[in-house]
Amino acid sequence: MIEAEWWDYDSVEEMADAVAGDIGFIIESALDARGEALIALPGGKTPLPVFAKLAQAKLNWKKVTIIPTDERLVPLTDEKSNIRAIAQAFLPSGARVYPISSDITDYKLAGNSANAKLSDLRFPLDLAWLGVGADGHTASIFAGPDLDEALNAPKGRHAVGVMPDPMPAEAPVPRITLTRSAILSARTVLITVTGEAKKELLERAIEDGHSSKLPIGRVLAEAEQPIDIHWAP
Ligand SMILES: O=C1O[C@H](COP(=O)(O)O)[C@@H](O)[C@H](O)[C@H]1O
Repeated sequence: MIEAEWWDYDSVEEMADAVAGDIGFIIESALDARGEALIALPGGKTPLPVFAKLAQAKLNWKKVTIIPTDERLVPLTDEKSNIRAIAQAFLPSGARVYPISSDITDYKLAGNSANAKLSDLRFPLDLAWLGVGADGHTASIFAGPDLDEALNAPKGRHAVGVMPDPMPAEAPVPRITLTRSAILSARTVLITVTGEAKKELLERAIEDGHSSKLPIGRVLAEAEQPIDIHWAP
């Protein structure tokens, strides 16, 4: 079983303060060591309070490149777009916000295009920050016909296109996602989740490891580094 350290908080606000502090430290350490930082941030609603706190941190944001862990294939102006929320939070700080989607409607080709865009960046990521969906997906690694490719893409393949099956209710659209190898090659992998149901789901997924039916379980089963999991009710 992987080494997971759980950090429990009394409120989302408390979690946001702590996680923003940790990520600020990760960015600062990357800037000290390499003069730049490359971080991947999740979409959805859970990270928004952390974004708000983190964006206030006094960092050399101009040297920080931010990509989404995954993107919903919608126009950048659509509320469902993950990079839209990232851009709203971090462009005012001066960070380099780097969209991975394009106008391509074929999701497989959109995945290829994202992979090509990401090849211009210097991997590994300094941080892969993951969220977890109520259905057990992480980033946009979903159950469905593309699960195997997202999990087992060769090292060096950063992104693939994904058609979730079943479609998630909150954003029922095809996606592009970082692959398991791109996520797990990150120098730090951190997870934020809220609510009892996701806590139980994640505990079970970690326990089941390689035999987990959930994408998050299958991703974490291959992690070689310890993972910090931040949880609030
Ligand atoms: O669709 C997505 O959902 C997950 C989880 O979002 P949350 O709001 O339930 O935390 C998210 O991590 C992923 O990036 C996003 O595209």
